[in-house]
Amino acid sequence: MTLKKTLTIAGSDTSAGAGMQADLKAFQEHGTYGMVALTVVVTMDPNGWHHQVTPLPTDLLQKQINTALSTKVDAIKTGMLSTEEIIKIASDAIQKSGTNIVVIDPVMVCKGEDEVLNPGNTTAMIEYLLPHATVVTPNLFEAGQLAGTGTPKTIEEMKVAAAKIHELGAKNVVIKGGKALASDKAVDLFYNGTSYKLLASEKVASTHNHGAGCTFAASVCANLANGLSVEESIIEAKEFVSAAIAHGWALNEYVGPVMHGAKPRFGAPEVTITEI
Ligand SMILES: Nc1ncnc2c1ncn2[C@@H]1O[C@H](COP(=O)(O)OP(=O)(O)O)[C@@H](O)[C@H]1O
Ligand SMILES: Cc1ncc(COP(=O)(O)O)c(C=O)c1O
Ligand SMILES: [Mg+2]
Repeated sequence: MTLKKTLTIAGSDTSAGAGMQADLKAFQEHGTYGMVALTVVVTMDPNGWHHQVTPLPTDLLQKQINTALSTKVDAIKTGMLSTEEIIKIASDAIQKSGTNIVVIDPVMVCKGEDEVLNPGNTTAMIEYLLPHATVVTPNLFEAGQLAGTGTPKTIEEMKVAAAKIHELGAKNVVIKGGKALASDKAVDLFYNGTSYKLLASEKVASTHNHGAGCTFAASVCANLANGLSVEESIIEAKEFVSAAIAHGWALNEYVGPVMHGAKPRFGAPEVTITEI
């Protein structure tokens, strides 16, 4: 039996809820063969959990990409790309890969950390990544940065930002309202250039959602690789991450990762889709 090969170009979250660890866990749960080209290593200060981001030498990243691409990957996801140079390397990899299944998770901040990774990266993401995106999955902050609108606070503002990001070349845009949007439900906005749809699930009253964004985007990537449509892929990913958040847990006093494999074990909360 052959498996679909899904490559993540992403960072290592040593606490293992987010980053390439989340991607590999989500790929595995979706039955794809997860592969990694590592960009940075994120470590945490044991006292206070402040994050430190250490990039790998770019020639080492390039060697990993060469190795992975030589196997002819079926789909690519990107995660934390901490410098403009790394963003360009990821863009080249996408173009050389020959795949048109590309999920861009435009990671700009770690949850709980205020510091934006590198403000210049936004311009590089717009130029080098968005034109190749089958699906881009910004959270509210990232959507506001990419669209140049500032962080959306309402569904109407999310629609404006999604339209701008689509104009920049991303074929499909999912803006994750998540916990940050003031609404009863956890609401994400999906725009494919034609229609706007809201995906809503129960908002879990928990801070144990570390890695939710990575898990969502990796699930979309695996679903697309497995042949689902864009809309089917996004709906299933929303179910998958909702279950993972509902079963999030405390790794220690500082961080609560999602339970990546919750959906097949415990089932998923209902996701409703409404065209607006
Ligand atoms: N408390 C929550 N309850 C239910 N779903 C959530 C919650 N927080 C986030 N989500 C969902 O998890 C996914 C990831 O969103 P989010 O956590 O905002 O991304 P990121 O981790 O990139 O900031 C989205 O589908 C979002 O709606
Ligand atoms: C390596 C890495 N990638 C991505 C993220 C973003 O994680 P999330 O899925 O919570 O947005 C983090 C956050 O800590 C990280 O350490
Ligand atoms: Mg994120």
